[in-house]
Amino acid sequence: MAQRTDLLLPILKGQPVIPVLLIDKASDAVPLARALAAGGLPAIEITLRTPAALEAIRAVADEVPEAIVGAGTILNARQYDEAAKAGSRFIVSPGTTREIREAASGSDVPLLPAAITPSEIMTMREEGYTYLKFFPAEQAGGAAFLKALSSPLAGTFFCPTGGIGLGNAKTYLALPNVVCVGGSWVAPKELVEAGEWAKITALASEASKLSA
Ligand SMILES: O=C(O)C(=O)C[C@H](O)[C@H](O)COP(=O)(O)O
Repeated sequence: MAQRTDLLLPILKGQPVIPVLLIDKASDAVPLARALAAGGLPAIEITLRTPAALEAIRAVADEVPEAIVGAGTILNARQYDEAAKAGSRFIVSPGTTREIREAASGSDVPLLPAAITPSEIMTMREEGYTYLKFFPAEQAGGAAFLKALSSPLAGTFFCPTGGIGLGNAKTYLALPNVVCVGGSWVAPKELVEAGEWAKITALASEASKLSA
Protein backbone atom coordinates (compact mmCIF):
# COMPACT_ATOMS: atom_id res chain seq x y z
CA MET A 1 0.00 0.00 0.00
CA ALA A 2 1.23 3.50 -0.74
CA GLN A 3 2.35 5.95 1.91
CA ARG A 4 -0.55 7.69 3.70
CA THR A 5 0.40 11.16 2.48
CA ASP A 6 -3.14 12.37 3.19
CA LEU A 7 -2.32 12.04 6.89
CA LEU A 8 1.42 12.72 6.82
CA LEU A 9 1.65 15.75 4.57
CA PRO A 10 -0.38 18.20 6.68
CA ILE A 11 1.97 17.40 9.58
CA LEU A 12 5.18 17.86 7.58
CA LYS A 13 3.94 21.00 5.85
CA GLY A 14 2.51 22.51 9.01
CA GLN A 15 5.80 23.71 10.50
CA PRO A 16 9.40 24.14 9.30
CA VAL A 17 10.94 22.18 12.17
CA ILE A 18 9.82 18.94 13.82
CA PRO A 19 11.34 18.72 17.33
CA VAL A 20 13.06 15.37 17.93
CA LEU A 21 12.72 14.57 21.62
CA LEU A 22 14.47 12.24 24.01
CA ILE A 23 12.40 12.05 27.17
CA ASP A 24 13.87 10.51 30.30
CA LYS A 25 11.01 11.37 32.64
CA ALA A 26 7.48 10.72 31.36
CA SER A 27 6.19 13.55 33.57
CA ASP A 28 8.19 16.03 31.45
CA ALA A 29 6.28 15.11 28.29
CA VAL A 30 3.09 17.09 28.85
CA PRO A 31 4.71 20.43 29.84
CA LEU A 32 7.30 19.99 27.08
CA ALA A 33 4.65 19.34 24.40
CA ARG A 34 2.65 22.33 25.65
CA ALA A 35 5.74 24.56 25.60
CA LEU A 36 6.63 23.57 22.03
CA ALA A 37 3.05 23.97 20.79
CA ALA A 38 2.88 27.40 22.45
CA GLY A 39 5.96 28.35 20.43
CA GLY A 40 4.34 27.26 17.16
CA LEU A 41 5.64 23.68 16.92
CA PRO A 42 2.65 21.42 17.66
CA ALA A 43 4.03 18.34 15.88
CA ILE A 44 6.71 16.57 17.90
CA GLU A 45 8.62 13.32 17.52
CA ILE A 46 9.21 11.41 20.76
CA THR A 47 11.98 8.89 20.14
CA LEU A 48 11.64 5.36 21.49
CA ARG A 49 15.13 5.54 22.88
CA THR A 50 14.19 5.80 26.53
CA PRO A 51 12.07 3.53 28.73
CA ALA A 52 9.72 6.48 29.35
CA ALA A 53 8.95 7.08 25.67
CA LEU A 54 5.68 5.13 25.29
CA GLU A 55 4.24 6.57 28.49
CA ALA A 56 5.31 10.02 27.31
CA ILE A 57 3.51 9.54 23.97
CA ARG A 58 0.38 8.32 25.77
CA ALA A 59 0.39 11.31 28.11
CA VAL A 60 0.74 13.85 25.28
CA ALA A 61 -1.94 12.11 23.19
CA ASP A 62 -4.33 12.14 26.16
CA GLU A 63 -3.60 15.51 27.71
CA VAL A 64 -2.31 17.92 25.06
CA PRO A 65 -4.95 18.31 22.35
CA GLU A 66 -3.02 21.11 20.67
CA ALA A 67 -0.03 18.80 20.07
CA ILE A 68 0.45 16.26 17.26
CA VAL A 69 2.52 13.53 18.80
CA GLY A 70 4.61 11.15 16.70
CA ALA A 71 7.05 8.38 17.55
CA GLY A 72 10.66 8.23 16.37
CA THR A 73 13.45 5.65 16.28
CA ILE A 74 10.95 2.93 15.35
CA LEU A 75 13.04 -0.08 14.37
CA ASN A 76 10.56 -2.95 14.02
CA ALA A 77 6.89 -3.93 13.71
CA ARG A 78 6.42 -4.45 17.46
CA GLN A 79 7.52 -0.89 18.22
CA TYR A 80 5.32 0.40 15.36
CA ASP A 81 2.34 -1.27 16.92
CA GLU A 82 3.13 -0.12 20.46
CA ALA A 83 3.71 3.46 19.35
CA ALA A 84 0.47 3.50 17.34
CA LYS A 85 -1.50 2.07 20.28
CA ALA A 86 0.00 4.73 22.58
CA GLY A 87 -1.59 7.41 20.38
CA SER A 88 1.13 8.35 17.88
CA ARG A 89 -0.22 10.21 14.87
CA PHE A 90 2.90 9.51 12.78
CA ILE A 91 5.84 7.14 12.92
CA VAL A 92 9.45 7.94 12.00
CA SER A 93 12.12 5.36 11.31
CA PRO A 94 15.87 6.02 10.95
CA GLY A 95 15.99 3.58 8.01
CA THR A 96 13.76 1.37 5.93
CA THR A 97 13.05 -2.34 6.16
CA ARG A 98 10.45 -4.68 4.72
CA GLU A 99 9.13 -5.33 8.23
CA ILE A 100 8.56 -1.62 8.87
CA ARG A 101 6.84 -1.18 5.50
CA GLU A 102 4.55 -4.12 6.20
CA ALA A 103 3.70 -2.68 9.62
CA ALA A 104 2.88 0.64 7.93
CA SER A 105 0.66 -0.94 5.31
CA GLY A 106 -1.42 -2.60 8.04
CA SER A 107 -1.77 0.60 10.07
CA ASP A 108 -3.73 3.84 9.90
CA VAL A 109 -0.75 5.69 11.33
CA PRO A 110 1.47 7.02 8.53
CA LEU A 111 5.18 6.24 8.24
CA LEU A 112 8.06 8.59 7.47
CA PRO A 113 10.93 6.18 6.77
CA ALA A 114 14.50 7.26 6.10
CA ALA A 115 16.72 6.73 3.09
CA ILE A 116 20.03 8.20 1.97
CA THR A 117 21.41 6.65 -1.21
CA PRO A 118 19.86 6.94 -4.67
CA SER A 119 19.22 3.18 -4.66
CA GLU A 120 17.46 3.28 -1.26
CA ILE A 121 15.39 6.23 -2.43
CA MET A 122 14.49 4.52 -5.72
CA THR A 123 13.45 1.41 -3.81
CA MET A 124 11.17 3.48 -1.61
CA ARG A 125 9.69 5.18 -4.67
CA GLU A 126 8.84 1.75 -6.05
CA GLU A 127 7.12 1.02 -2.73
CA GLY A 128 5.00 4.15 -3.09
CA TYR A 129 6.88 6.46 -0.71
CA THR A 130 7.20 10.11 -1.75
CA TYR A 131 8.18 11.62 1.62
CA LEU A 132 11.32 10.37 3.34
CA LYS A 133 13.49 11.30 6.25
CA PHE A 134 17.14 11.94 5.32
CA PHE A 135 19.23 10.75 8.25
CA PRO A 136 21.86 11.46 9.48
CA ALA A 137 21.70 14.57 7.33
CA GLU A 138 24.89 16.44 8.08
CA GLN A 139 27.04 13.35 8.39
CA ALA A 140 25.68 11.80 5.18
CA GLY A 141 26.58 14.76 2.98
CA GLY A 142 24.33 17.55 4.13
CA ALA A 143 22.42 20.03 2.04
CA ALA A 144 24.84 19.72 -0.89
CA PHE A 145 24.12 15.99 -1.13
CA LEU A 146 20.36 16.52 -0.98
CA LYS A 147 20.54 19.27 -3.57
CA ALA A 148 22.35 16.92 -5.94
CA LEU A 149 19.45 14.45 -5.63
CA SER A 150 16.77 17.02 -6.35
CA SER A 151 16.93 16.89 -10.13
CA PRO A 152 17.52 13.17 -10.89
CA LEU A 153 15.14 12.09 -8.13
CA ALA A 154 12.60 14.91 -8.51
CA GLY A 155 9.26 14.16 -6.92
CA THR A 156 10.70 12.74 -3.71
CA PHE A 157 10.76 15.09 -0.73
CA PHE A 158 12.75 14.93 2.48
CA CYS A 159 12.76 15.83 6.13
CA PRO A 160 16.51 15.97 6.87
CA THR A 161 17.42 15.25 10.48
CA GLY A 162 20.73 14.91 12.29
CA GLY A 163 23.16 17.74 12.96
CA ILE A 164 20.66 20.47 12.06
CA GLY A 165 20.30 23.63 14.12
CA LEU A 166 19.29 27.24 13.77
CA GLY A 167 22.52 27.98 11.86
CA ASN A 168 22.04 25.54 8.96
CA ALA A 169 18.28 24.85 8.90
CA LYS A 170 17.63 27.58 6.32
CA THR A 171 20.09 26.05 3.84
CA TYR A 172 18.04 22.84 3.90
CA LEU A 173 14.66 24.59 3.85
CA ALA A 174 15.71 26.46 0.70
CA LEU A 175 16.06 23.22 -1.28
CA PRO A 176 13.23 22.23 -3.64
CA ASN A 177 13.16 18.68 -2.25
CA VAL A 178 13.00 19.58 1.46
CA VAL A 179 9.59 19.79 3.13
CA CYS A 180 10.74 20.43 6.72
CA VAL A 181 13.70 19.61 8.96
CA GLY A 182 13.93 17.68 12.23
CA GLY A 183 16.13 18.48 15.18
CA SER A 184 16.65 18.25 18.89
CA TRP A 185 18.00 21.78 19.37
CA VAL A 186 14.63 23.24 20.35
CA ALA A 187 14.47 21.06 23.47
CA PRO A 188 17.96 20.93 25.03
CA LYS A 189 18.36 18.34 27.77
CA GLU A 190 19.43 20.94 30.38
CA LEU A 191 16.33 23.06 29.81
CA VAL A 192 14.03 20.02 29.98
CA GLU A 193 15.70 18.79 33.18
CA ALA A 194 15.39 22.24 34.74
CA GLY A 195 11.74 22.59 33.67
CA GLU A 196 12.59 25.80 31.80
CA TRP A 197 9.44 25.62 29.67
CA ALA A 198 9.31 29.33 28.81
CA LYS A 199 12.83 29.13 27.38
CA ILE A 200 11.79 26.13 25.28
CA THR A 201 8.76 28.07 24.01
CA ALA A 202 11.17 30.86 22.99
CA LEU A 203 13.40 28.39 21.10
CA ALA A 204 10.34 26.88 19.41
CA SER A 205 9.06 30.30 18.46
CA GLU A 206 12.39 31.17 16.83
CA ALA A 207 12.42 27.83 14.97
CA SER A 208 8.79 28.09 13.88
CA LYS A 209 9.59 31.34 12.03
CA LEU A 210 12.33 29.75 9.94
CA SER A 211 11.76 29.65 6.22
CA ALA A 212 13.84 29.42 3.11
O1 LIG B 1 16.24 8.61 16.64
C1 LIG B 1 15.97 8.99 15.53
O2 LIG B 1 15.24 8.38 14.76
C2 LIG B 1 16.51 10.28 15.09
O3 LIG B 1 15.79 11.08 14.59
C3 LIG B 1 17.95 10.52 15.29
C4 LIG B 1 18.37 11.84 15.91
O4 LIG B 1 18.08 11.90 17.24
C5 LIG B 1 17.80 13.03 15.27
O5 LIG B 1 18.27 12.99 14.00
C6 LIG B 1 18.12 14.30 15.97
O6 LIG B 1 19.40 14.66 15.72
P1 LIG B 1 20.04 15.98 16.32
O7 LIG B 1 19.12 17.11 16.01
O8 LIG B 1 21.35 16.07 15.64
O9 LIG B 1 20.16 15.73 17.79
